[in-house]
Amino acid sequence: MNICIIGTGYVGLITAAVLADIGHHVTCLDNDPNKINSLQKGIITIYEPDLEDYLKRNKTRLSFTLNMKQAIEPAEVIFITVGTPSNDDGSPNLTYLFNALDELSKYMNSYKTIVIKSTVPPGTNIQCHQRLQQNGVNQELYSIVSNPEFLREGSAVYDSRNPDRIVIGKLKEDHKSISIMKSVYEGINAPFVVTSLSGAEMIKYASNAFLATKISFINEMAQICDQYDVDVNDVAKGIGLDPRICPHFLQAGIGYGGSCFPKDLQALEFSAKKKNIHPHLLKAVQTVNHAQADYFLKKVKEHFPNTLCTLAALGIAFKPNTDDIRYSPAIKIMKELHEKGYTIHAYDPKATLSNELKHILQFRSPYEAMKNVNGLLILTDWDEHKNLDWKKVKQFMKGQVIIDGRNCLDPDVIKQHGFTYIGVGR
Ligand SMILES: NC(=O)c1ccc[n+]([C@@H]2O[C@H](COP(=O)([O-])OP(=O)(O)OC[C@H]3O[C@@H](n4cnc5c(N)ncnc54)[C@H](O)[C@@H]3O)[C@@H](O)[C@H]2O)c1
Ligand SMILES: O=c1ccn([C@@H]2O[C@H](COP(=O)(O)OP(=O)(O)O[C@H]3O[C@H](CO)[C@@H](O)[C@H](O)[C@H]3O)[C@@H](O)[C@H]2O)c(=O)[nH]1
Repeated sequence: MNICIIGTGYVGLITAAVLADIGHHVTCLDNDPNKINSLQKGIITIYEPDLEDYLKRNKTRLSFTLNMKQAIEPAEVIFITVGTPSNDDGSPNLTYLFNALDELSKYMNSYKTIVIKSTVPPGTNIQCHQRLQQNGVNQELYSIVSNPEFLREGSAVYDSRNPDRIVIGKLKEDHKSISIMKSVYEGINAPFVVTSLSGAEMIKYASNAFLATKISFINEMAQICDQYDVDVNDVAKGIGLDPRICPHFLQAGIGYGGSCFPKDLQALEFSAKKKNIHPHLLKAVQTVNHAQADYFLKKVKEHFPNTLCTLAALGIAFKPNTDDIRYSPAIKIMKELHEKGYTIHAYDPKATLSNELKHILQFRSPYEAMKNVNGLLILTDWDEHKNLDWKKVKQFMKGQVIIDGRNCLDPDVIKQHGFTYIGVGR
């Protein structure tokens, strides 16, 4: 099939790579000339495991363009994967989505399935339908499908190639889209969940809200564990073996970040309030999450009361295996410590501090970052940080306290090397 993807960011590029891999011809459109120029030259704009390999091996089926007409006219299916960031009031900014729809409306020369993959609040897909009609697009020329994305950064290609489910939202009277979407995803083995447009939108938000709830739950447990000398990792293991609870998403630490959970919980809360529902649980999940970074900072300040200390901070990205720093709790922590007067030596295998944080020193190896420091903070649980040569670390560091914000180190191993180990709820 000829597929067009509007918005060649994280989701757009991964979706394009996977759809090309299963045999489709995919044209990726973006309105950022730098991004398109790089991709046309074969320079990949994000770091994601396996992405380079997928793009290389499918390059004959992939193209990148800034030209809307060229991208839309031949397409049978159009995916919209533009950003939906938060507005100041917590509502999602739908401007990019509506602009994309307005632009594509000009080139609707044949029947096309328009698939909204961006995460949008309940009611938005219906608005998209109305918007196309207002733009004068003949109703016979398109169907709107909601097909939310569930990939995780850091394993995005794998997740997109091996999804747990494919959620399809459609209008009741739309009898064409299911078979078209089955052709789009032919070769991908996953159950289809078919629902209404708003049903699909709600599945996406409820999924992220539930996952974030698990994280805030275990973070709250961690604070209680700290007071009773209990290891929260044991608690996570002990409860996770119950299949009704399951072991995933029970890693306590410095709280969740990234471009999705913070914005999607805010957006869902906003959608609820718009209808006079007061979502106490959603609010509490976010409150616990904000407090978790502060809880970690309190530990740092207790162990390093002298703000003239130098601390190595390992991890800038919001999670391992990505260079994405959007809403990274690691950055929030470094920024706050820097503002208090601490000197921070940052390191991350892939992520870079943004220009506004250039006053924080970033090093090219973890050992360089920890040379003569008073303490070590683990802020992102990259494998590289878990597998450091602790003998070497001991030689490089001046101090001996390690504060593990991701509970990813083995406290016994760390203590055997002569360090003091501090975790979150351990
Ligand atoms: N990042 C994730 O892990 C993830 C996972 C699931 C769902 N989502 C959702 O997917 C959507 C996209 O997220 P992302 O992280 O890929 O965003 P992103 O910011 O990485 O990419 C969005 C891209 O859209 C482009 N764009 C904006 N307006 C455009 C227009 N009118 N025409 C052409 N291009 C345009 C931007 O230049 C940018 O390259 C969001 O709604 C997000 O919530 C993201
Ligand atoms: O037990 C855990 C699991 C995760 N995290 C943190 O939670 C955040 C989000 O992690 P993760 O969900 O793995 O990454 P995302 O790429 O943000 O993926 C989430 O957000 C995407 C965008 O909506 C969805 O598609 C995915 O299904 C959903 O997992 C990160 O800061 C993690 O460090 C924890 O603190 N403890």
